[in-house]
Amino acid sequence: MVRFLEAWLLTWSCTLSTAFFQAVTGYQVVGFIIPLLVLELVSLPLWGLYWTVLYPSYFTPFRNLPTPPKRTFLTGNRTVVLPDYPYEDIRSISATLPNKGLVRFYEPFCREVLMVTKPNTLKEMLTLKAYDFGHPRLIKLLMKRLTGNEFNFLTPVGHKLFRKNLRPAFTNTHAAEMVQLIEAELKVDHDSVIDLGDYGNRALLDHPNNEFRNQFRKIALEPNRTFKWMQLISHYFDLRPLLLTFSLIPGKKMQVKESSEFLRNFARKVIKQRREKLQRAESPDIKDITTVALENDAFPPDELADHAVLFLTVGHKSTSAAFEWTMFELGKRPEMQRRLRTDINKSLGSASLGTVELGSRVLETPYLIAICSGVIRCYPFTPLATKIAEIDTSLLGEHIPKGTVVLFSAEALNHGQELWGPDAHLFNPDRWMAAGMANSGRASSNYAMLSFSAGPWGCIGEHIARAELAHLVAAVVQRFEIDLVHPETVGRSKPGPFMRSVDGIHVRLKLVRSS
Ligand code: HEM
Repeated sequence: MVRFLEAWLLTWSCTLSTAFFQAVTGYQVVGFIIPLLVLELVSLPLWGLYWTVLYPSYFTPFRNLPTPPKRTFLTGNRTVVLPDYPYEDIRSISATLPNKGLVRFYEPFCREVLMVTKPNTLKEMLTLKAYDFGHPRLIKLLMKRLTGNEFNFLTPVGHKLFRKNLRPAFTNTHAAEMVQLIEAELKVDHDSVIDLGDYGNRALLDHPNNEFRNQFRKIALEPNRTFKWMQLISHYFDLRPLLLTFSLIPGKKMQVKESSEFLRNFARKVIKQRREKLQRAESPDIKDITTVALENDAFPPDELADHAVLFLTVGHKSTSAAFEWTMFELGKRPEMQRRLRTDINKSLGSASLGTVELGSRVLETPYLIAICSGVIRCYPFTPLATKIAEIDTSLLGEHIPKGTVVLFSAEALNHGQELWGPDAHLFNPDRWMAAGMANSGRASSNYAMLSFSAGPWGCIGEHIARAELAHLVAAVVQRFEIDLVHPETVGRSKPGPFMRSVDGIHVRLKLVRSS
């Protein structure tokens, strides 16, 4: 389909330029312009007919899979042509189309994709055949640019090693600093409105080196509209020559390269210092991911520097977004805030998170952990994941040729009534409070909550993300009453690759307990 469109456009441009040359100069260049024009005018409708009617009905290898009934050439089975997926379209396909775990549907211009909708197929794709499915080419390219490494560079053995090493690498230093930041602001003006995204970012990325923060900001920008359209177009055309041309133009693209190089060099220096300290048998000031990985001799220092940049880029915005959504849910419910504050005080006693490290006691505060789990379920940072079949493979006994696009939607699965019951749409932390339900939240499958994905390529930072979130939330709720500004609109999430609030989440914080 793509090749045809490319060849068709090429023929058109050749014909038009030749005709233009002939009209301007009067020279008779070729005699076959008219037949070519006729051929082009006839071939596109035929091509459209083939891809919109004949292929989906008779020629696709997936013709036995359920597909939504209504589609148009322009929008496919979506309701609009947008570079971002409207979540509602995906949710309605998942919920209303009878299927056994695999459906097919059509994106704009009749691009065929498959979507996995049930735990049995998810298990097959994400766990049993995890290495048959990889990341899209554009994501690989982007991650390579940011980190100097392939996105899925970690081996299964490496993943397990990382998981083992990440959890003890956690400290609560950032949460303490965040509380200090907010208090400093409140001292200036008690009525000030606080942008929680900004505080989450500052707390999670706090580093004494300002240049580090500045350079990080340049690469951690959310994808803009141009990027999103490029992503959509990249499904139909090979954009690599265009990207290469852009990368030669000085400006934004070079900035990204320079910033990621700066971060890698920075990481190398930090790793070198930590390594020297460890060799001198001095105990490190902070037990962070890098130190713990070095202590375990898990990775060569240069590889570790690439990993460090990867952690920063993928881990920071996601945790900061989860923190914002938690403040949004709590901000709407003063009663829930009070119950949580009582639970936190019971766990921590008179000690304050802002001054004392209380890692394990925070993680043993049941209502706090339940609230964090509720938020992670209701607001998956990446609502829709795209995988590409790296080899010829199969799902549910259906042949999946190499290159097939297979999606799964954490947003749809996390809210699926089949897995979560009739109140699946509600934010209800008490799901995790019932006896024996602290991990599952009463869901009927291990593949019901996919905010961190699952299987060998699932989020390696899940434990640290949950711990960071719990500390940030505990630090704020222990000290402040949260009052939402514009509660009526603030909960709207914007369609896009990441689940963020359209307007950002702004609050007023009232001090209920000083440090
Ligand atoms: C609430 C916070 C977070 C969420 C919702 C989240 C979610 C995800 C998801 C959905 C993936 C994709 C897995 C796939 O492609 O199948 C992922 C990958 C990853 N995450 Fe997270 N993440 C979070 C925080 C973190 C943190 C704090 C770190 C690091 C300390 C981290 C490190 C990573 C890494 C390294 C990968 C790539 C794994 C691989 O493909 O090898 N994440 N995350």
